[in-house]
Amino acid sequence: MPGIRKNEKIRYRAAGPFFIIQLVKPENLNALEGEDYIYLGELLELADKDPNVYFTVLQSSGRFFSSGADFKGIAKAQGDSSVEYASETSKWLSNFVARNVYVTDAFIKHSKVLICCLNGPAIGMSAALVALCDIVYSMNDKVYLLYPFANLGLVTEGGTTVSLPLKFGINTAYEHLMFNKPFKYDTLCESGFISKNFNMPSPSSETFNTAVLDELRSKVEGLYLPSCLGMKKLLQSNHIDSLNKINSMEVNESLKYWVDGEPLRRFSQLGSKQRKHRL
Ligand SMILES: CCC/C=C/C(=O)SCCNC(=O)CCNC(=O)[C@H](O)C(C)(C)COP(=O)([O-])OP(=O)([O-])OC[C@H]1O[C@@H](n2cnc3c(N)ncnc32)[C@H](O)[C@@H]1OP(=O)([O-])[O-]
Repeated sequence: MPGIRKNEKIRYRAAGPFFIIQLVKPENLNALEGEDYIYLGELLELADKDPNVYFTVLQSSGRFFSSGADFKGIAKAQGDSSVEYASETSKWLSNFVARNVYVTDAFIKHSKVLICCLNGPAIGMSAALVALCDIVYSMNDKVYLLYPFANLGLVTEGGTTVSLPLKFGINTAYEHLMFNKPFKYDTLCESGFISKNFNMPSPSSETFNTAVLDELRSKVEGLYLPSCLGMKKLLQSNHIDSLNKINSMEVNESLKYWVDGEPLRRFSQLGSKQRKHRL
């Protein structure tokens, strides 16, 4: 398999029919900058093209799966004087729209079965990508998903306008989105979002990742794997059109907010701990 450039926050490897992507920056709870989300999209393309890969497995490390967009990265994009933009619209098309639409599209159209090993909470854009996975396993009942768009002056992104009503029901999606309320373990289980809880104590994400992979290896034994990809294509066809449509609508709606500046003000308050999410 020909590789691509390295990224210090994200590792990847192929192991038999599995393409494993791991977030490895637990110090900042695996927050990701724009370039990191682009890298995730590129890795998905790599897995897509590899004929030996049938399952793309997302893993993380430490106590969080990912705390979403890195507020330091957002401040950097705002303060970067090395690039001259013609307008605020031009700046946010480049720093927000293009990146978000690319990584979301990579997840929406991914042809391999997407499996997420949820070792801890996921927030924002990263939680949106988790909601685009086909199968989710949790490490324990401490996991939650938070989409804090209303607290950050944003709107739904990463396909969540479609994926959350689909997976939790429209009214539950409304309640959690409007009032910035986390989807806790009970809701994730009741809705069938989580397929299995591995019930492991919190500091053992490596053990959890290994246990999921061992179980997957035994589950796929004897299967005709092209059937899995054929079924993925058919199941995906149920919602791919509405996800494609919403990907474009979401970023265009959000662009206005970035140009107006409210997300920047709120991200900066988050970075200086003047703003907190209610959990
Ligand atoms: C793409 C554009 C659109 C965006 C969409 C989104 O994703 S919207 C969603 C955007 N995301 C959010 O709104 C989540 C923002 N984060 C939080 O609300 C809280 O950190 C928490 C509730 C996740 C955990 O609280 P806790 O008390 O358990 O832990 P703690 O707070 O002490 O954090 C430990 C260390 O990690 C660091 N770090 C954490 N997150 C980020 C980050 N995103 N960035 C950078 N760094 C981050 C934190 O600074 C600290 O480092 P320090 O100071 O030790 O050097």
